[in-house]
Amino acid sequence: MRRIVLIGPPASGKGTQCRRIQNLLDVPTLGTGKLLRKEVESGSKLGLEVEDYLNRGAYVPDALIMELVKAWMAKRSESGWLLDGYPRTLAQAEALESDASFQAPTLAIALDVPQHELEQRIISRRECADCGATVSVSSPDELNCNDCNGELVSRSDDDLENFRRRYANYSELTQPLFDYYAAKGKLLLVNGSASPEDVFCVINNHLSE
Ligand SMILES: Nc1ncnc2c1ncn2[C@@H]1O[C@H](COP(=O)(O)OP(=O)(O)O)[C@@H](O)[C@H]1O
Repeated sequence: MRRIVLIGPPASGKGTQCRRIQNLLDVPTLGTGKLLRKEVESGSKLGLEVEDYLNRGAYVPDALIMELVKAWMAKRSESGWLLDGYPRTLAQAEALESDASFQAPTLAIALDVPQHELEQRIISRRECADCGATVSVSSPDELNCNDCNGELVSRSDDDLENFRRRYANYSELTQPLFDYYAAKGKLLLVNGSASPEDVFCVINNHLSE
């Protein structure tokens, strides 16, 4: 059974690769960032609680996100899964590995992209309001999704200043997970600067072995 975590800096292409892996393996998938943004949009109690963290580009507290993932995982114990953007701290990774209410991942896919390239992506990144696809626009006048013609919108947390705070958190708190999973022999380190097709090709080859 496959239990995969996908880690990487903001705008490294986690969401895009996540959709492709999901199509390939047909496993339940949880994107923690997406889940949190949905809660904020719906104005739920949880949404109100996390809104400020997301707007500041800060990680939400471990205890809070761990409870959400635990509840999600409890319903999917038999099927394997794919996590996009979780774990993001050593405490989250360690709990996933050894706390009985979680399940240990079998593989950690890490996308590696230099900061200057990520900043360029942030400037041109849009999300389709209808199908949820992430697209890169070549000019700010590009308003509709190529796939479904839905409206392209900027994510509220996608401005450069917010990105830089998220990136600083990422460097300090998430990047150490590369070594953590390497030491466990679970790391697949992928050059995320390549095209989405080429990145997926590397992942696909590994998953097909
Ligand atoms: N595992 C997590 N731990 C803490 N905060 C999280 C976690 N996953 C998502 N978040 C919050 O959701 C925000 C958006 O996450 P995400 O959509 O994955 O985008 P990005 O990777 O570009 O930051 C993060 O900046 C953070 O505030």
